[in-house]
Formats: sequence, C-alpha cells, structure tokens
Amino acid sequence: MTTITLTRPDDWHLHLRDGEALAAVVPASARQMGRAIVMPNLVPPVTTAEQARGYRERILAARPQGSAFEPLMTLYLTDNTPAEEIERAVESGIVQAVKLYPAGATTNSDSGVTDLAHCDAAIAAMARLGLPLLVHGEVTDADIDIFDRESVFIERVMKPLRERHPDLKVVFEHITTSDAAEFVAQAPSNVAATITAHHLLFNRNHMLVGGIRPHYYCLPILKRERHREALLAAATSGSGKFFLGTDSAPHAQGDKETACGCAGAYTAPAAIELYATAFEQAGALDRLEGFASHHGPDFYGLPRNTDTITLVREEWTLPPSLPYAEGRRIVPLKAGETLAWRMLD
Ligand SMILES: NC(=O)N[C@@H](CC(=O)O)C(=O)O
Ligand SMILES: [Zn+2]
Ligand SMILES: [Zn+2]
Repeated sequence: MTTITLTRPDDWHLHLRDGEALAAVVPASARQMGRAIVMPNLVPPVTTAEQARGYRERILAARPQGSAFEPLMTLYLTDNTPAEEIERAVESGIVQAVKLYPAGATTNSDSGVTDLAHCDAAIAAMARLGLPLLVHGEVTDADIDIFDRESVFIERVMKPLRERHPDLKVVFEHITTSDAAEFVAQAPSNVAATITAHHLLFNRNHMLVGGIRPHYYCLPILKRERHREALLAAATSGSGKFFLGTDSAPHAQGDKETACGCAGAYTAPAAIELYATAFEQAGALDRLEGFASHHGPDFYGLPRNTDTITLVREEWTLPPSLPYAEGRRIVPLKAGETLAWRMLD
C-alpha cells in the first residue's frame, strides 16, 4: 500500500498549554485533527465552564487562518467541584468531559482529587447528564512502584468507581498495561480507553537502554514489551472501545533535558504518521480509520468528520527541534529520525 485516505481523525486527549506555547503548538494539531479533547491542566487549572469558555476562545484565536479545528473542552475535577458546575458545563454546550487527576499523579495535578468520595455529588451529576469522566488512572501512594501504579489504580479506584456509578461514561486515558486493556475490553459499552502512539511503538527499553532518553519520559511511564503488545492488539482489534488520544504533552527542551525532567512526549507534529507506523507493524493499516476517526466520535455521541486526510508512503525526517514559547525550543518525539508515512497538506 502506498497511499491511505481516511476520514479526518480527532485527538481525544491533547495538551495545548496556554499563551505563547499555545500559539506554538496549535497549528500542528489543527493540521491533522478535526477536533481535540483539550486537557484542563493549566496553571491554575480549568475548573469552571466560564474558564473553559475563555480558554476555548484563546485556542480558536491560535488556529491558522482558515482552519476548522474544533477544541472540545474539559473541566478539571477537584475535591470541591459542585454538582452545579457540572450542570453549567453541560448547559455551556462547549464542555464535553471532566478530567480526573489524582492529586500529584502527573504534570500540573496539584489541585487534583485527594479522595473520590469528595466528588460524589459531581460524579452523580455527570452520570445523570451523560458527561464522561476522563481518568488519569494511576495511584500516587509512595509505596507503590511507578510501573505498578496503573494496575493498582484499577483495583483501588476504577472498580469501586464503576460499582458506585455504573451508568457513568468513563474513558481510561492513555492506557499503558495489558491489565487496563483487559479491564476496558471486558467492561460494558460506557467504558472506553485512549491509547497514545508512543505507548503503541515503544517500551521502557527505548527510554532506558544505552542512555537515558528524557523525551521518552511520560506518565504513565512506558512499560515492558508484553504490555506494548497488548496495547497494539487492543488498538488494532477493531473494538470501538479503543481510540486515538495522542497525549501530546509539550514541554520546552530545557525542561525535559535536565536533572529533574518533566513528564510528557510532544507527538502532535507527526501524530497520525506515528499511529500509521504502529498499525502497519501490526499488519492492521485497514483498522487505522476506525481507531483514529470513528470510535472516538461514536463513543462521545458526536458526528464523525466528513472530510478526509491522505497519507503517502514517503520518507521524511522530523526536525531536531521546533520553536516554542519565550524564545525556547521544543523537541518532538523521534526528532531527527525518519518516518515512512507522511500526511499530505
Ligand atoms: N502525559 C504526561 O506525561 N504529561 C502530561 C500530563 C498527563 O497526561 O498525565 C502533561 O501535561 O505534561
Ligand atoms: Zn495523564
Ligand atoms: Zn495527558
């Protein structure tokens, strides 16, 4: 196969930041994606429908001329989110989901939830109104090994949450283990998962063998090979429960290449090409369109995009770095490396 044309994909998990960084990264996603679920972990976080409205306006203003890229907004759940804010979010028409960050689990999660019991009224309102909960599924207990944090989360948080709110729509975000893939596959149809391109392509050896590679450091952390294989099997299974969410998470070069580097991989500039590479490795390019362009809108109850993009089998090399905010640079994942597929403009 030398060309693939597919319904324009959407990104169901994306970090766009704010200010100059926002302006630097929006065009990369707007070029490829029809819509994106935009993460609310700004500083301070996006906790109200009113803040989401303002953030959405700033994203729209950062789009290249003529772009139809549509940001789908999310609220950041806190211990204090009132049920009324969930109602305002639904009424706003621009908020598509609420994000659960366990406090301290990842980048900018200090305002996150300390105990889901505090959020019971808000979550009950979400279940009642059909607003999905997007979950960063890792426990933060100091005694739990970083490689086990997702699987322990399933037992300690996800299963009790599902029992208490069986009608809640849940997206298990950026899954990284066979445990999570199995949990989602066996759950009812109101439970789904996003999978990143980097977790489909890489295991922890890519990050740690022959030198420590900070651009591969993200959360949840890359796992061992058998987990990558399970994720690739889930993504290419054809199941509507698994869909594209890049978790493209930009950080300036200096904040990654340092003694205590930030978590997050910047994949937006080559997102669809990275996914195509993974699907081709699995011999499943024919399943890419479902995963990238159909399953997400179907789960969210939104129409599929009506235009298309085309990928050609043509080598190209990612630049070593790109301009970012305040005169700083950003290093995309696979910087300086060659990809086999290229999206046409
Ligand atoms: N994935 C990451 O490693 N980082 C994300 C936060 C997140 O999605 O957990 C970020 O905002 O930088
Ligand atoms: Zn996360
Ligand atoms: Zn994320």
